[in-house]
Amino acid sequence: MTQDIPVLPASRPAAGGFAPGVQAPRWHPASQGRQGRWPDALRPWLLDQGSLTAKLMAFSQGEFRVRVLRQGLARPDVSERRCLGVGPGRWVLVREVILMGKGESWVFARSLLPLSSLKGRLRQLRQLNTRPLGGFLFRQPDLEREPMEISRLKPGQRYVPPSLQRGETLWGRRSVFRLEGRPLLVSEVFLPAFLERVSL
Ligand SMILES: C=C(O[C@@H]1C=C(C(=O)O)C=C[C@H]1O)C(=O)O
Repeated sequence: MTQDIPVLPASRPAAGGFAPGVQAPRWHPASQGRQGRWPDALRPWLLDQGSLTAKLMAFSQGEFRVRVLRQGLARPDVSERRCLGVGPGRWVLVREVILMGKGESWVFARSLLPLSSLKGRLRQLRQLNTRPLGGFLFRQPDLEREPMEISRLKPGQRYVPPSLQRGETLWGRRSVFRLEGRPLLVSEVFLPAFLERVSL
């Protein structure tokens, strides 16, 4: 069932579990009243319930692409496991990409799909490659989305590959999607180049 999916090296902190000493982000429900701390320009992006891919395609005037960093089997961190309802030690498909707009790195996205979710019409998610996940999800009429959670990632927080950071606070969001009751967790962190664009 999974022999065609590579195993991600556990030494990479963002691949499944985190390297020793690396703290996972803390996520809070968007409704928890911390909105006053969010950057004004990001607020509509953090809360939007539609496809981020579609919004970024429009915002980039079509200069959009998905750069796949890695996709393979790994173990989620504790918080991710709880979102997905998978037990300790279980492997999931982890997909980490950068959503590129106008040639810049705009969003780091990390999606986790339990192997039990990769059945039926979701089986094709095993080989998405550079096709955006949202392009498939938001075509499904029975797509469900749970409430958004928000995280403020302090400088140096290694959830986002260090090469994508510039030493500033980043903001991320995540939510669980469900199709046929099967969950997948999508986390998205807005990167410095995007923060500059929306703050113009
Ligand atoms: C869920 C969506 O898909 C986007 C595309 C992703 C991908 O291709 O891996 C991951 C997260 C999202 O930013 C969306 O467009 O909202």
